[in-house]
Amino acid sequence: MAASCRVVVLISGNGSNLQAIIDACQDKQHAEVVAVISNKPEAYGLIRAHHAQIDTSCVIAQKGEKRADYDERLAAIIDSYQPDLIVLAGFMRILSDGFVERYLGRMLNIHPSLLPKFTGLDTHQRAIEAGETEHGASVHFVIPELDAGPVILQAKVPVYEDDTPELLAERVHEQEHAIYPLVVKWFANGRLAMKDGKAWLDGNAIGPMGYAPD
Ligand SMILES: Nc1nc2c(c(=O)[nH]1)N[C@@H](CN(C=O)c1ccc(C(=O)N[C@@H](CCC(=O)O)C(=O)O)cc1)CN2
Ligand SMILES: NCC(=O)N[C@@H]1O[C@H](COP(=O)([O-])[O-])[C@@H](O)[C@H]1O
Repeated sequence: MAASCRVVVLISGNGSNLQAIIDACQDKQHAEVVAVISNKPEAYGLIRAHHAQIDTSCVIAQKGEKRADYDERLAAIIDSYQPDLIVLAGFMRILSDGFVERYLGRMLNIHPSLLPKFTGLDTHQRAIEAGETEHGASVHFVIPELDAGPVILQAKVPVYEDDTPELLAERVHEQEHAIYPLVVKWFANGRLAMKDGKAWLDGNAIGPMGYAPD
């Protein structure tokens, strides 16, 4: 049996997307989460990894530390696991150009909006304030420009009149937990790649709003 794809997951918080990916990779058939690394020691996702008997590390930014120096330390830990894929799952640090280029084409992120709408932070609040009737999540390859990497797959949810950011976040999370493990499996099975600044699935370029089945 071909060795499964070695996945390192970076987190900063609760880790519900991490949990969805761990659960989907239980059989280690396609992919195996070999390490979980957080920049926050209090991240509950570290507990989730421990329960799943997955190695954990915490890389805490030092006061006044340059972003690139922090990223060097982070990369050294990541590389010690010889990963095929790096998955950002609620990892709340902007990564330096050098770090991103090191993993270009094999680093994914999930963003809580229908990119290119609402890059950055506080997306649910902003979508409600903007009067959006739909919102969602996007899985994309990571490039140096923040939240601008080629979109692979999106999931949409309705926005209701009386929605709060918390209610909307809950609805988006449900969809995130469905699409992120699917994209990880696509990559692990060699179906997904990034080339010429685009995402490709089964040799076909994916459009700007992500994969849309015929
Ligand atoms: N170079 C890149 N780095 C990261 C990307 C990316 O596409 N290119 N995606 C982000 C994930 N992300 C949204 O999906 C995101 C994470 C963090 C921030 C941010 O402003 N972080 C602040 C600190 C915020 C905090 O501590 O609460 C910072 O790093 O100064 C924006 C978007 C992951 N990195
Ligand atoms: N800009 C990055 C960002 O905001 N990512 C978002 O953080 C949450 C992490 O939840 P989780 O820790 O439960 O997976 C997710 O909703 C993800 O889309």
